Amino acid sequence: MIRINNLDKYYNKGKKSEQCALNDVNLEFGNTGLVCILGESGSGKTTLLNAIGGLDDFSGGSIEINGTKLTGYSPKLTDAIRNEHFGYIFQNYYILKDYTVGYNVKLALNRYDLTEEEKNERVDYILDMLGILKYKKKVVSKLSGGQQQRVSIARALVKAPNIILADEPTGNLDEENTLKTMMILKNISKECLVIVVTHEKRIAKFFADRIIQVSDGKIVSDKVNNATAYERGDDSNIYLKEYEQEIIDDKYAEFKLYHKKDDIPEKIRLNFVFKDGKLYIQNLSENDLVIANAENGVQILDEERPSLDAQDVDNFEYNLSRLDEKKNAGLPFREIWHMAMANIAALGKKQRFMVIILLVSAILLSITTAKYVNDKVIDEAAIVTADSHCLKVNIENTDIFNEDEHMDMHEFINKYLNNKKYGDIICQNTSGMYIEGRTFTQIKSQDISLSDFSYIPYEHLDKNKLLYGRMPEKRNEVVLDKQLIDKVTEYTSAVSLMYDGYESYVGAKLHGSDATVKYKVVGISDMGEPSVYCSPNVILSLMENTTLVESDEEFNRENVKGYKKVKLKDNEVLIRKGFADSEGYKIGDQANLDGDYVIKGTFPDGLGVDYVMSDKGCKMLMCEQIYMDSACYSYTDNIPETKKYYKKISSKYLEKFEPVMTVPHDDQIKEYLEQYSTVSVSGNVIMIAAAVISLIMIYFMIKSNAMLRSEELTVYKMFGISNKSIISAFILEIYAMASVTTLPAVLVTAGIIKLISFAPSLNVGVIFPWWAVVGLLLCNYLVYAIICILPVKSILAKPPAALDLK
Ligand SMILES: Nc1ncnc2c1ncn2[C@@H]1O[C@H](COP(=O)(O)OP(=O)(O)OP(=O)(O)O)[C@@H](O)[C@H]1O
Repeated sequence: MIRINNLDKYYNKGKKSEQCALNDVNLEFGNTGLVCILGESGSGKTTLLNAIGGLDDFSGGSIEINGTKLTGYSPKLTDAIRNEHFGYIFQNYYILKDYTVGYNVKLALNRYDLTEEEKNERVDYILDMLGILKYKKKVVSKLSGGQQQRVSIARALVKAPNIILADEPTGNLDEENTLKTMMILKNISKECLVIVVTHEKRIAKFFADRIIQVSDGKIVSDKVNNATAYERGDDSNIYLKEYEQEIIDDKYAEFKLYHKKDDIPEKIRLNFVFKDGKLYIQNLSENDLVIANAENGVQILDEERPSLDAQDVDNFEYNLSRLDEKKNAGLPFREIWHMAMANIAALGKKQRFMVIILLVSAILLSITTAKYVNDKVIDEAAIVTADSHCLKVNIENTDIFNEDEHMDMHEFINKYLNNKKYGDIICQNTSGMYIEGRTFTQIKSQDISLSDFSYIPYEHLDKNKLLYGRMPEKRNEVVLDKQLIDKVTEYTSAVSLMYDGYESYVGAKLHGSDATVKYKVVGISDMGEPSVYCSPNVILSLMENTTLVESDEEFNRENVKGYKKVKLKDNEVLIRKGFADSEGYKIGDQANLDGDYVIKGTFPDGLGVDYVMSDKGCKMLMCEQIYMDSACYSYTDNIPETKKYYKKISSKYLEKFEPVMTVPHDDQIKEYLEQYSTVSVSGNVIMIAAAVISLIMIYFMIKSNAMLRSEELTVYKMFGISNKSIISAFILEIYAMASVTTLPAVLVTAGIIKLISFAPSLNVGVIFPWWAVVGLLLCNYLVYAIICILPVKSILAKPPAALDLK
């Protein structure tokens, strides 16, 4: 039951071109019957039908459909009513031209709980009734206008809706198919309401139960129609039974002349000439001579002109059961996939344009992301040259020649700086170290320079973080952290190629600027620090830079022949034999060291040290060195705590000197960031501009694609496909395209960036980790989905007529 009250519709309301298409229309329709709406072109028939069917908004009044009252277009409510009650046959067909006839018709059954078999049965039945079953597998665009119109009719009828709205349903059909279609509609109208807009009065007069006349947007007449017999208006054929007959019989010929009773011809004068088996006709009459044949579209039939009466319509066999609606109107994934792929195929040349935009934006976004990540992510290994546990203590404002201060500084250094409770003295590399290149017969041994790192006492090396080799046991044995090896292999000479993997560095020899003193690499650690782990006495020697000392315990571990368990007092030293001889030192002499040390004996050359001292003696020497340098580097597991502690105890010495503490590791990062923050402002602007341009390009590409296909969207929407399925198909479509454009473009660009970064000679050290690449891809896909949803949703929210139903 439809009730229309005071319905008004204005186009371009409030504008100069305002037009009133419906003016105070009041109508009521029952649940069954065939109603024809007649009227001149432009009288408002289509506008009325669109308003009833929820295809367009209206300006005033209300429409009530089976108890639900609408006072305007509301996407959700109108969609629901439309899907539940209506079947449409459009003037312009609105079928998916790139799909098959079968697909188009089956689409209307999507909302119903039917098996594939049941769906096919229904589709076949209705196509057969309309005489287009043989085209079921044909693509619609390959059919004639009339055949396409019948596809549109089949799609409206296949679901047997409550109300069928048909706008000029037979406008493109020949008489035979017009009658067949109208007979189906008439048949259906026994059980449902059929509203037909037509301009063919003969059709309306014969088939309609009620005829409504519209003029200038107003109902001018509304009458019950009593059908009279329908006489076919087929003028082209000649039905002999309608004519009088006269026979002229002769020896050589028999002529039959047919004419209408009151239409007697003038004397017909023809010359017939028979020559060489052929008959030539010369027309001497006034009338034209027309040969009745297929070429002239005229057939002469010896029968009555066919006509149609109510009985014929009643006898017409048509039977398609009504359907129960199912709730879920989504398409199965297979269908969505099919739809997406078909959409891509249908893009044709536009595909190339979209591919180019996706490729260009993927490359732009990859470069800008790489730049962003490079600015934000700090590759500590590349920047930092100091161990993160390193605290630098500078003793400032001091006068080391002042005896008082001397004593206080000694106390501060001995008691607090070098007490192991909070800090442990380490050394920052200054003079450089070299890894000896492995020697091959053909290549002279080369050294690999190792710079910018910390020397850390090996007691701070976690045994579990030893990747290869072992912990140092002797004084000149060291462990290299893999971070240093990475630096060597990445940035320095080709000699690093002589080593093959971390393990091959075990056994390598290190030496300082003085190549005679060698250190042996006994292990490779993974502490994540730029550090070499060694004996504290190596650190002492490196601080002193000349004095090579080891403790008596370390000496005992060397197992020097003839020396057993050497134990020295804190002020006693052993001196290397060769060194003593060259310098003229004798036992009992004062050693040439800072502090009071007496030479107690000698030891053979070849250990890589010049002095052996007690452990405490070594420590005293270390304190003396710190005192001379007025600075040291301290190793601590808790930098803030240690800083606090030093600050507290140093307060008592403040009048004499001031310990100033810095954290080289943090300072290096800070300095890097400061340096970068100025460089990256302009870079950031370019980066944001590139990203925005890419996104705008993609947005407009997707939007224009959706706009161009608004007809297709309208069709899907009109035939009950859920918005979710439509949007999913669009997203899937863009994802499928992205997977052959964005995905490879991002991967290739990232690969090239990484490749360039690996070539030290190019000096382009861009950090673009794989997690950022994956993140970029995920973001791309997410953004595509959002960009896809926006325009498609806005199109779906509009009344279908506002989109494409012109
Ligand atoms: N989208 C539109 N914008 C502006 N005016 C419109 C629009 N659609 C229709 N009109 C106008 O509204 C009036 C009614 O149009 P409508 O299409 O309903 O007429 P009709 O009776 O269906 O005509 P026809 O038989 O030619 O299809 C016409 O004057 C038409 O120009």
